Amino acid sequence: MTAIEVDGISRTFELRSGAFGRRRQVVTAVDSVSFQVQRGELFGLLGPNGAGKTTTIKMLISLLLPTGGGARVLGFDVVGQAKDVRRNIGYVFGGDRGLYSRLSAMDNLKYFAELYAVPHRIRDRRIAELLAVVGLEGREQERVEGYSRGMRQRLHIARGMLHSPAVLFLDEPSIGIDPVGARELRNTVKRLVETGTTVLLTTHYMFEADELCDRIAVINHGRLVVEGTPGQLKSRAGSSGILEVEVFGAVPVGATEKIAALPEVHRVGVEDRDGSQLLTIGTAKGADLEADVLACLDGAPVARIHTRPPTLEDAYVEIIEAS
Ligand SMILES: Nc1ncnc2c1ncn2[C@@H]1O[C@H](COP(=O)(O)OP(=O)(O)OP(=O)(O)O)[C@@H](O)[C@H]1O
Repeated sequence: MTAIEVDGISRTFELRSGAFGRRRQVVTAVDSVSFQVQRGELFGLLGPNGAGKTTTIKMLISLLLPTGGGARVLGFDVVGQAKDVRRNIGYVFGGDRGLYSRLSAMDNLKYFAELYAVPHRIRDRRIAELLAVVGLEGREQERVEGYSRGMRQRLHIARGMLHSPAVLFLDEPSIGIDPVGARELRNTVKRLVETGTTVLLTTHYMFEADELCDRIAVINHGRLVVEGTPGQLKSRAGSSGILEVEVFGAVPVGATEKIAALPEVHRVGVEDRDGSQLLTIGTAKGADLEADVLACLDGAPVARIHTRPPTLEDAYVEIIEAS
């Protein structure tokens, strides 16, 4: 059964500038985007800054009106049945604003349960269940001001789930959270999906998307570029292998261009490391380019060179660069 059905949804913003706001500019934030999320699925929406992810989510949770197309969440129209949509969904935006830091986690949850009209007879059980799901049981009496960012974000998720929504929207939940906290957060998201919640997630962390998502849509400049499972995205990207070369100091001038011009090379990325540069070379299937690449480097000291299969991040970079 379909949980989220997005049908050519669009959103433009009108910007006014100049004297008396006479100069008008129309920005298309989301441009005819369509996708479907099935019940129980964990669906990832990926894209660079400004791609239109948050605008899409805001329309799906009926915080923002579409200027074209439409969408249904759990069968409810996001415009015509906005109240029903809001009653049946939860959402959590990244960052840790919105909790009462002088109160304990328990008092925060009780307060929000009141606000969301969670019936009293089930409130305490629901809070206990959620504290277990987000891994904060035993810490609920502590004031939120002493919580780490990751703990606050998990508390936000518990808040967003108080009214037992069938669909949860998570917009960059792991932003600014350290690796251990981010792992805890991923476990929380996994547990939510295990309990049957449909999750739509945006993230800039590709390994997170790879680990969590059943399916992914990539959007760029407001348009949906590609959709599929993480495995499909990896195999759909042009490169079948990644040749990584770490060069001590800096890559010689002109070498990157020479490598990019080699047959069977799809793309070359250069990343600054501490005291070295890492070349990430996307290659065609079965290509053996080590000798050619070393020749292009013209004797520059190489710390390591090896071939590995493409990650979701490699595929994502190729997809975005090509779109
Ligand atoms: N209220 C607004 N008024 C004008 N332009 C807006 C408004 N909200 C968003 N935009 C523009 O719409 C585009 C999409 O923004 P959006 O926030 O949806 O991107 P995003 O993919 O969520 O980016 P990020 O990863 O940085 O959060 C951007 O160009 C943004 O400047």
